[in-house]
Amino acid sequence: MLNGGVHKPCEKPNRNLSVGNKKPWNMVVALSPLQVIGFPSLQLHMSGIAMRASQEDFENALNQVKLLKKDPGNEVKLKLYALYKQATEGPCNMPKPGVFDFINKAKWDAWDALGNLPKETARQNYVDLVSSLSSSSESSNQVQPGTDRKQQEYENLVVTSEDGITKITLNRPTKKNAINTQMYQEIILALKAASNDDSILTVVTGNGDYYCSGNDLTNFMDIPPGGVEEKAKQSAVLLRDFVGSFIDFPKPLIAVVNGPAMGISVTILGLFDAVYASDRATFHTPFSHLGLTPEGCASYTFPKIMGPAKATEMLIFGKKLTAGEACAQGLVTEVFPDSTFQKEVWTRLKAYSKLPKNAMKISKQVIRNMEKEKLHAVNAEESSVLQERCLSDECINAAVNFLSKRAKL
Ligand SMILES: CCCCCC/C=C/C(=O)SCCNC(=O)CCNC(=O)[C@H](O)C(C)(C)COP(=O)(O)OP(=O)(O)OC[C@H]1O[C@@H](n2cnc3c(N)ncnc32)[C@H](O)[C@@H]1OP(=O)(O)O
Repeated sequence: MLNGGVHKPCEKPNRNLSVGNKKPWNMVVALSPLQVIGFPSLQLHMSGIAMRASQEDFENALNQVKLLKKDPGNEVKLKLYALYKQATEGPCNMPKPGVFDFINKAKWDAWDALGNLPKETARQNYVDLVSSLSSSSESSNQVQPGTDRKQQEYENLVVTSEDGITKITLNRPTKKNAINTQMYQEIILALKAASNDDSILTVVTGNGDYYCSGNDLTNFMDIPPGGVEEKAKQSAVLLRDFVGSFIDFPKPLIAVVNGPAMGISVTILGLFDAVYASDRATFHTPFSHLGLTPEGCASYTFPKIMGPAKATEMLIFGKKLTAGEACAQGLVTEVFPDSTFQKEVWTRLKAYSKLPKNAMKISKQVIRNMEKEKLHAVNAEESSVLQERCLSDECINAAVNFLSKRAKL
């Protein structure tokens, strides 16, 4: 296994798996338009809109809103939500949510404020509002790909290929690269594309000061018609597919950890073939604090990589490791000073990308195949346990505390 840092040598190179203090209103800020609006397009079909031509415009607008690249802000998102509800259900006659149910109360207030506005007018206003947003929407990609060959467009990632290396950059820097539902899906797609492209190595890194702050805690706010149980089920399926795509990834996969890493972005590192970290990076898995349990196969890979006692400190007690500590535990391959991190890592990776492609790929597969079945079984078990945990009071309270800005990790 690649290990033994030049700058900060790892003492234990046995990584044997290749493997609230703000306003309550601010809670809504973190939500994507669809998360605030929280409707499936199916609901539209069921609700029976009176005017056919206008329904088409309305449906188009519903699709357009999903493609907005720029967050329109809370005020607009609430307006969209209210107009949508008015257009499909008419005036608000739902019971008013409790005073501490901040998000639902804000949504209820916005809808109720429309009074007796006719459904047709609400529909028209919705279409007009989306059209004005679409025309002012700009690309949210903040990474300049330079001379890299840029691949498919993603909302939350920038994927480039150069020198035989496909680079997948997590690109939500204003949210510390937290992984929202769409981003999980995009990462699965990007890994699929990278496994089929002609690159030799695949790299995952982050844009901005964080590598990744883990699961986007607003993911659980977008509740489907089937309710919270259905949401937990969908999340568990998505999680299993997401982790599965790392287990099955066929080429050498390298993490370039440019800053702090949290939650699922840490656990999944146990499935990478090499992890290079800036000395600014930290590794934090505060699952118990969030009422959650480990995922990303960490319940299996971490004890194997660092021994059960150290794995327990991280996965059960939420101990945050520095890059040097993570290297000493075998989770990180090598640590570099932040000032020279990018230069040194990319020089290294470019050299590795010149090694014989097939030999590296087959070696990775031989190593991984020893563990694959076990890893898939662990992934299924972890996802199923998490499906239950998502519904626990411990987890819901932790998410509400974060969203109401009462807690940070
Ligand atoms: C398919 C489902 C699978 C479920 C798998 C289970 C997954 C488990 C995990 O990944 S557990 C880890 C979850 N992550 C967290 O709990 C981190 C929460 N965030 C924080 O504690 C802090 O934001 C911070 C320490 C990462 C950074 O603090 P600070 O430097 O003070 O910055 P801000 O808090 O102001 O953050 C800026 C901006 O980003 C938003 N944000 C950051 N992290 C997340 C997140 N994980 N989810 C949602 N939003 C996040 C934060 O709210 C700020 O947004 P704002 O500017 O206020 O709109």
